[in-house]
Amino acid sequence: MSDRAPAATLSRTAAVIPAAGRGVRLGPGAPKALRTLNGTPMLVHAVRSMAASRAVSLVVVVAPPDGAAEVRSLLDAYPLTGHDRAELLVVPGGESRQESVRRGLAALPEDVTTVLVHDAARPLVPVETVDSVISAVRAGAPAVVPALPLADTVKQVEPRTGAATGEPEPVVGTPERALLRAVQTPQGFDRRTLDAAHEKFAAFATEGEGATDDAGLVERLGSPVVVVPGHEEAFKVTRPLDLVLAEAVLARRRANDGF
Ligand SMILES: Nc1ccn([C@@H]2O[C@H](COP(=O)(O)OP(=O)(O)OP(=O)(O)O)[C@@H](O)[C@H]2O)c(=O)n1
Ligand SMILES: C[C@](O)(CO)[C@H](O)COP(=O)(O)O
Repeated sequence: MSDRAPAATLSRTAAVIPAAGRGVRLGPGAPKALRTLNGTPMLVHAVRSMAASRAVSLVVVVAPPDGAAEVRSLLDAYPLTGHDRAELLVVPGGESRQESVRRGLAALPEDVTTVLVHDAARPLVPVETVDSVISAVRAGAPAVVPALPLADTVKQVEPRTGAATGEPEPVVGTPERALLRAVQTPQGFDRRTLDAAHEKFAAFATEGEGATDDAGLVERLGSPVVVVPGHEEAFKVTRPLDLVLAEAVLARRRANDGF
């Protein structure tokens, strides 16, 4: 048996949090990630939800392109405590979510082998969901997405554009609902796979809204993507009613915690 200390593990898990969006669908006000829930910015809730996992040792926040210094100051006012004391970096984002994630990935140190990408707009994801995504990646899946079955039936339509927007849209199909999943974040990846996908499809980032999720880029690469159970509380704050739901979830947590 060797009496030497084991070599340091060159393998870390980091979370990239794209937070550079404007929040147009939420309506007028501060950028979405800075809007408060129970008095605390949504972004702070999102950072805490990643750092709550003992596996996450680095969180990279992607701020609006001209807002990195402001976001850094804001986060410094809410220091991480206890076991969630992960290292925190803030970098400027881009014009699309895809470009923001790409910039976050570029800031990761070499020893990061597992990456989570988590929307600032999903501030309340429970740590159990975060950990189950990480476990699936560490078990060998190159890309893992948490997801839930759909409650609504989905129709494929011929969308109306231009002057015809608002007119009735013809339905062209009804996908079998049992085969569909609504995907959430954090999405978890083998770092090399995600880097390769973002590098290969970087051009999409400037076409329209870019890829709407990171796993979609990995699918295009031809690598497998698997789904693990998501969580109702990992919903995305997108429209004003979502703020009401988020406040209600936090109130229920406070009541359950007895304070
Ligand atoms: N250029 C962008 C656009 C979006 N995001 C982030 O991607 C996540 C998911 O995007 P979404 O919920 O669509 O946020 P917004 O783009 O802010 O919303 P909207 O489309 O209503 O403006 C959010 O955390 C958002 O901050 C980003 O980092 N950079
Ligand atoms: C990544 C995502 O949250 C998965 O559901 C979603 O695609 C983000 O979409 P958005 O329109 O950029 O919010």
